[in-house]
Amino acid sequence: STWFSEVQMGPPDAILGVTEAFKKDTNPKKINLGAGAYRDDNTQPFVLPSVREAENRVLSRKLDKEYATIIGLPEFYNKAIELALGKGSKRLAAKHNVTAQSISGTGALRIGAAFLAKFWKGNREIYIPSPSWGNHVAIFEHAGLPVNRYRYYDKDTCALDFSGLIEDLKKIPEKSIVLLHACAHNPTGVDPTLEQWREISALVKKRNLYPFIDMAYQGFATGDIDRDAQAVRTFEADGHDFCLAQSFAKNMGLYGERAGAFTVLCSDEEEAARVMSQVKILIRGLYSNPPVHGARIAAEILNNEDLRAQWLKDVKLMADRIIDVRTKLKDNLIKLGSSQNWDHIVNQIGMFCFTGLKPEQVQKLIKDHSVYLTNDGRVSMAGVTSKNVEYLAESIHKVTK
Ligand SMILES: Cc1ncc(COP(=O)(O)O)c(CN[C@@H](CCC(=O)O)C(=O)O)c1O
Repeated sequence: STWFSEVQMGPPDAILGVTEAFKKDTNPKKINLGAGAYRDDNTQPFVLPSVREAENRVLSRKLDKEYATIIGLPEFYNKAIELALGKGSKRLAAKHNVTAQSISGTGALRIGAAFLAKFWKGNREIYIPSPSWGNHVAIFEHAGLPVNRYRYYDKDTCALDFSGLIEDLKKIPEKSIVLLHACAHNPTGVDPTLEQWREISALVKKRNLYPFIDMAYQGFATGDIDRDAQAVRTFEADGHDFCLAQSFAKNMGLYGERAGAFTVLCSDEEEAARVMSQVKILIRGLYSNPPVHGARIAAEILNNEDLRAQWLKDVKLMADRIIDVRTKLKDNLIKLGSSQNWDHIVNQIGMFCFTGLKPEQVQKLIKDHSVYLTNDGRVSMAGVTSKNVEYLAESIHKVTK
């Protein structure tokens, strides 16, 4: 036998594997609704004009390729957390935040998982919504934190199961960790209202639970950076200490540049200093220090008013295109005489539409129509265009009528 003769063949990734299958399909009408990556109306990746200009300015400075610090570029991570909490954040002013550049959102979650696995003295379980982003389970289990669920989605109404969520938050053992999606919930596209966020925040506090907020889509949900941060800012205003993972993959289109930030909001500056020292030790042992190019581009945008203004236009353009194809898809399904209620296509928000399609219907879409989506019926609306929306509606109608 060889050293690794016992190693089993693992399954393809539930999300990234869809794109692999899509690429092998030769049908000219094929549509990729798998990975949550923005595409323009010609199904092409979109490099934001603000990103192109920022990159040109960075390159013109002919910078060196030296290591970043363990926690990355301060001109990036300081602006990242300010974007999340807002310029008026009292906790930022009081220096309660421990913020480090991370390898995008996944890296921020992974640092947080490692930190909590090592130092969390409460109930050592993290409760994530049901359903949640497929990779959340692997990230926390790799770090040794058992993963449990709280109810989040009502498949009968294709909307938030708010009463179920509240009931479960009341049952979760005190001092457990609760993962919350800040906006544009993945995979459902269903977000609590501001009023519901206020109730959730009050209950999390009353039940002595610890929030870990995942904000992977700030600006991408509504096109408004501040509006998409309202959950995070509500939690800060209510006095919570919490962890925050930020991604600039989607809202800046920096997918492959891996720009993100991890924050622990601590009770005071002295605790922040101790926590920062331990976060640095964990990062050093995980990957030592982060890549500089994406962070330099993001920093250029976040530190220069003209680029920031252009970026806000770019991110709104993306959000608006998604909202537009939601309406087109629903209208086409109605035009085809579908008997189903498709309101959720336009009521849901952000990159994804949780269609309610069953696995056997998903498999038919893939095999008979070359429409690729994840088996849970999640559609990345970014893959829908004005050119393919009719074919998509016909295909969905055929498998659902
Ligand atoms: C809720 C959530 N958190 C974190 C991430 C991590 O993104 P980073 O690229 O590490 O910043 C994603 C990306 N989920 C997308 C993208 C593809 C993937 O990684 O699964 C998705 O669900 O399609 C996400 O949806």
